[in-house]
Amino acid sequence: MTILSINNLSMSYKKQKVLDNINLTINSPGIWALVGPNGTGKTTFLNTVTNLIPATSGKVTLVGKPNTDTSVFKEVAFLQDNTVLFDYLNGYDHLKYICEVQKINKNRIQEVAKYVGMEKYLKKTVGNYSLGMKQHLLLAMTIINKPKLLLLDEPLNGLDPTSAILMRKILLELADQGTTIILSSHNLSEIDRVTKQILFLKDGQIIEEDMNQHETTYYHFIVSDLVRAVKLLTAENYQIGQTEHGFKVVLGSHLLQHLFDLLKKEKIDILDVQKEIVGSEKRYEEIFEV
Ligand SMILES: Nc1ncnc2c1ncn2[C@@H]1O[C@H](COP(=O)(O)OP(=O)(O)OP(=O)(O)O)[C@@H](O)[C@H]1O
Repeated sequence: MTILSINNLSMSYKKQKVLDNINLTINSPGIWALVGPNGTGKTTFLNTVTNLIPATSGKVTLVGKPNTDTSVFKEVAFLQDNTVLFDYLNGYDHLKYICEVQKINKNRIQEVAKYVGMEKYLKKTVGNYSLGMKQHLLLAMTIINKPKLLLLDEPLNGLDPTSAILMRKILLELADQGTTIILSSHNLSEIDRVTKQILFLKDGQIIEEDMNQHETTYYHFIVSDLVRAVKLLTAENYQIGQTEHGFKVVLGSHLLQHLFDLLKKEKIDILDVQKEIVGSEKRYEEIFEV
């Protein structure tokens, strides 16, 4: 079944066209990141896809049904920003409300609270939650119905490293269990950790890219004799770039072992070596001409 199908989707606020004839089909579980500079229309895209804001034109189907059919929300969930929360209710009340509306067994409340790490403050009033605690609650609210399609608008906002690691684990687990996830985020290094599939939003259009094709691996070296090392490796056709304390190299067809052997033969000591994978950030710079 097609999980998400978008046909000729356009959306304008008065005269400002934000989404311009977008087409996109997703047929499988996995994670897609929605990326673009501030104000490019990521939130508008997610709101329009879920029909929270009606499109100017175009058609969207979610898990095989038109997005105008509100019963899709039994299988689709959308994490919006925390303005959807009620300050005077506690976390439990929010989750109970969803269980009642969607006829979900209330045993699921404790289960999901534990899963997202918010058991301790489940009964605390949301007005007293921190930004990160609100994100936990929003996540719990969106996954409580075990959705097939999960749309997340900036889920990493305000998360401390512990919560960001947990969020990453949860997203990867859900995708592994068959959920299709689209998340918008500005955190490109975190995106690189959860997916290679990126939807760049530019000029109202989606550019879908597989980062496997755009990744570059650099090795950063600090050596005992930088000048000689650079001369030696350049003569051997290595692509060398100077860094603050050493050099970086893209190995291409060369082998790391070959480089080690060359340096060893010339009695140049390797004091440090670190691997760096440059993925979506580089592609972002190219697409958005940073
Ligand atoms: N309710 C609205 N009425 C009029 N214009 C709007 C409205 N909401 C958003 N816009 C405009 O639409 C454009 C896209 O906004 P949107 O919030 O979708 O971008 P975004 O990519 O999610 O931004 P950010 O990364 O800053 O969250 C912006 O120019 C914004 O000013």
